[in-house]
Amino acid sequence: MHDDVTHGRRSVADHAAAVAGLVAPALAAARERTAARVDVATLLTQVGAGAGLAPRVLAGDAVATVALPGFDNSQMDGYAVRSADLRGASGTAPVALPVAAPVPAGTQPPPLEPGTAAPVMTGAPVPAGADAVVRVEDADPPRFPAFDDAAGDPSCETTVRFAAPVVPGAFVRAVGSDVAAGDLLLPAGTPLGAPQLGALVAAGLRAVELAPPPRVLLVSTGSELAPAGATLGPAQVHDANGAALTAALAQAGARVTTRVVPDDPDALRRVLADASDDVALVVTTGGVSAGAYEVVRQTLTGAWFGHVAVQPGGPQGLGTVVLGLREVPLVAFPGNPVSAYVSFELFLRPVLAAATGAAPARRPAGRGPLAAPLDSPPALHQVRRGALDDAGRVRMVGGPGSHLLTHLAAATVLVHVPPGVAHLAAGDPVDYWELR
Ligand SMILES: Nc1nc2c(c(=O)[nH]1)N[C@H]1C(S)=C(S)[C@@H](COP(=O)(O)OP(=O)(O)OC[C@H]3O[C@@H](n4cnc5c(N)ncnc54)[C@H](O)[C@@H]3O)O[C@H]1N2
Ligand code: MOO
Repeated sequence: MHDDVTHGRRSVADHAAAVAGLVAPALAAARERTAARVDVATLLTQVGAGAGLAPRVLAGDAVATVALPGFDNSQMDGYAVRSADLRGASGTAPVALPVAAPVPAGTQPPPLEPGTAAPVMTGAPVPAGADAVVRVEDADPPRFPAFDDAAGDPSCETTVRFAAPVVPGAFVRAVGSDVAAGDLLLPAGTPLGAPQLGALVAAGLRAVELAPPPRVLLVSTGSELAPAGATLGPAQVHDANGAALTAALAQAGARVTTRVVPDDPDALRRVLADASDDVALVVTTGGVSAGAYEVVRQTLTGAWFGHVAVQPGGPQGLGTVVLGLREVPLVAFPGNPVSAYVSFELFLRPVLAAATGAAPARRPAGRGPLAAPLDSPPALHQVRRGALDDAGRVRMVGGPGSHLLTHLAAATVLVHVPPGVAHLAAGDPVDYWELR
């Protein structure tokens, strides 16, 4: 779309579509392969014990075992009546009916005798024969009589008056009006959150089909890399990408296995050969640009490597590797830490979150005026790190350099400056994604 300005580089949208086209089917297949029946009560115990509700989607349709509601019940504290009995009721000619035994929630009432009104509590069954409920405050007297024994018999012979007719069905929650027994409750692919767990339990399901989070093999490449916490030797750097992307992938619903390999194709081949056979996706960082030791590029001879019209995150790779008997997608991000993280946000997070049900499915987007002018390379979609000030203006946090990890850590938004834009003035509107 911006080919005229991006000098033939792949657009962000095209690369995102290419990644999704390869990764989404692989994640869907992994879900099918690994789905298992999970006991709902066990799941609830784990969630309550603080395990959280890891992002998960239902791997199979959940079908209601019981209807919701399971029986006609009252929406209000009131009188269950036969609407026909109140047909002629008016303020000048109220209808007086004897009060029958009350119906507390959790009890099964006898049928309603014609010409009587039964006090019925919210959620209690509407007696057979009754077809409407009149709220207690709309009756005369506007309160229930005292009930003097456990059986709930009114303490004395008592009547209640109604000064208006009632439409059939008023304040009656009909059996199956939410879902009927045997009907689809939640389709496969529904993210499992709190309301869904409530619905599963309400509809009587004892077990559901769930897939474990997909396993991602995250490989940081670079002979300069040292593990977290290690004392650095000369020219070494800590593996920041392994840390940031482990967390980012996990938040997006993946289980992550991390590996660090030096700039040696044999070392990368060994890591791939040793990979667990449940890996659904490989993500690499580094080793994709124009240097003399580009380990990912040298190892994946059949993959696509090229430039996307974005900064940071320009050099990208995409292909497949054979792990065991399966062909698994491999998404190669550049090594600079901000480039790797921004690449994840642009290209992988959306498809991963859609597959796992992680929230938010998309980063919340906003638009606000710039606090200060900025320049941008017009051939590229620039993604800057920013924050909103108290007036809702978007200010930059640090410069565009893709090594400025501390500024990324301080940012709360990613600011998008589209291709074709070389300069924006203070006050010009920009789009942003909220990171937290
Ligand atoms: N001649 C050219 N050089 C470069 C180009 C180019 O087009 N022509 N592109 C530049 C851009 S843009 C990027 S981004 C990088 C991408 O390079 P690689 O993906 O090959 O990454 P490396 O060279 O391995 O590393 C780049 C940089 O990031 C540091 N790094 C790598 N991995 C980690 C990690 N896990 N944790 C922390 N830091 C890491 C690494 O030490 C380097 O400083 O290429 C430019 N060059
Ligand atoms: O794309 Mo690089 O990511 O600009 O530093």
